[in-house]
Amino acid sequence: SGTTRPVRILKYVQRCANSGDVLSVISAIDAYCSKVEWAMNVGDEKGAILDAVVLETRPRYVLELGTYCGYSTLRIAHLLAPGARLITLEMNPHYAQVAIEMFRHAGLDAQVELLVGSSSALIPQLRKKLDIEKFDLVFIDHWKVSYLPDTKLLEECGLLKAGSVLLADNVTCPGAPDYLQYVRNSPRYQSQYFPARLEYLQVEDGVEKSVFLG
Ligand SMILES: O=C(NC/C=C/[C@H]1O[C@@H](n2cnc3cncnc32)[C@H](O)[C@@H]1O)c1cc([N+](=O)[O-])cc(O)c1O
Ligand SMILES: [Mg+2]
Repeated sequence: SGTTRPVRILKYVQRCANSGDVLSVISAIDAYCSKVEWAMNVGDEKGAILDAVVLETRPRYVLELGTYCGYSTLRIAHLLAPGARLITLEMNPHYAQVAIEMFRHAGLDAQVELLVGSSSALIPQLRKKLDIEKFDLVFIDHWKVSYLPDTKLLEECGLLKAGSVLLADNVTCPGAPDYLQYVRNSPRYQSQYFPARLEYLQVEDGVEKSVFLG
């Protein structure tokens, strides 16, 4: 049909999830993507690991690289304390529009700041644009070849402080080998791997939590 996959997911959510109920939006996306058509959301198994890291970190400033339909953005936003700020970067304007509609349905559009553009162009502007000094948590889930260059860019732009947590999706499948090698061998990171299945499939994946040591 003429629609895109994100639009089909959004229409299902708007039809089946209770508006203003973020948990019903999250489970509606998981229901659609496990029963009707696969999509690259972090999913409920790796999503539970993301939830645990958000709760443990209690971040005030969060950055997400790669919004897509906004599934992980919602999981994070749902667990943030009042006054915390969640910035998500999405280079595809169509996906960004879908995500904004998704946030609206969940009633969290006021809690999320979505910037349309590429991370490589936006990251150097964040301090000036958003008046944010450092990020406490960064969720990395965009093109896998961009994980390492964007991590180095975050360091160079002074957006990480001692204790900042990077959480990277898909370090096993599709994989981000150069990123893994870097965070696991650099003395500036304390890294830990959490095995899990790839979203909606019986394939092995995992997320990597890396604490920046300053
Ligand atoms: O490829 C995957 N994710 C790429 C995600 C890409 C999303 O991030 C945006 N983006 C990319 N560079 C960007 C730079 N700046 C801003 N947005 C950007 C893209 O416009 C898209 O919305 C993937 C693939 C599988 N898989 O099984 O194949 C499983 C997963 O969980 C995945 O995350
Ligand atoms: Mg992913």
